[in-house]
Amino acid sequence: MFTVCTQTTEQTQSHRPDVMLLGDSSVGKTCVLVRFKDGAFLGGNFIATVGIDFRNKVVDVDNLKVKLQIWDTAGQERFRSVTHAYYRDAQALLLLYDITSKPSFDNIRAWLTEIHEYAQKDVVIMLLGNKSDVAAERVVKKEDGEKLAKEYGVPFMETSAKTGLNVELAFLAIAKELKHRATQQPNDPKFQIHDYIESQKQKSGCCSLV
Ligand SMILES: Nc1nc2c(ncn2[C@@H]2O[C@H](COP(=O)(O)OP(=O)(O)OP(=O)(O)O)[C@@H](O)[C@H]2O)c(=O)[nH]1
Repeated sequence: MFTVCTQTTEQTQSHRPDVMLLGDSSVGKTCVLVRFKDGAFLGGNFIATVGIDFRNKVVDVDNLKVKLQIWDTAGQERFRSVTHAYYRDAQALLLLYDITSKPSFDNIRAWLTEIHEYAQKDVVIMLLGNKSDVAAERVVKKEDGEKLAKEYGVPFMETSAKTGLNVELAFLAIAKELKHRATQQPNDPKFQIHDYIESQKQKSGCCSLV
């Protein structure tokens, strides 16, 4: 469960994921999580996730330590009924496609339909176009990702688990949103996740982030 804390252990497992990673098999969900958690890239042979796995990471949000529990789901169809069971408890969903795979992008609409069916109404959703380092094999234009995200009103970034591009920003934006929700007073203004992401992009230079 999302906690504002000072602990750094990852031994406890609650039954409520803060963040779930979703998307077709092999879009890079496990690699994005490992990049965020350990700062490394899992290259080599692809080993598909079986069912669900989870990792905790403590992040610094506005000088507070918050523990994110992040659940990595199997993209393969045969595990779908297992993952559905956890949707409703997730506070945020990172939905990934692979910029070198048109089917993985075309399936995003189906994923969003499932999300609307099974997840909480106020769940935070972010769309990520992963593997942006493989420019030569790109088949999904960045503009198409942006357009789809805009249609559904969700933030969007292109990421690379290989180079680390935007991986930290994606999780930090989610952590900020969740921390804001957890600590918000009735009259506090809503955290604007889109504005936060845009401001961070500008800080790092317009063209390197998306
Ligand atoms: N070049 C490149 N390769 C990546 C990137 N992310 C993942 N990969 C590769 O893509 C393959 C699949 O990555 P995974 O992270 O296992 O994919 P997944 O979405 O977790 O797959 P499932 O567990 O089946 O759902 C692996 O061979 C990775 O090395 C990336 O950003 N860039």
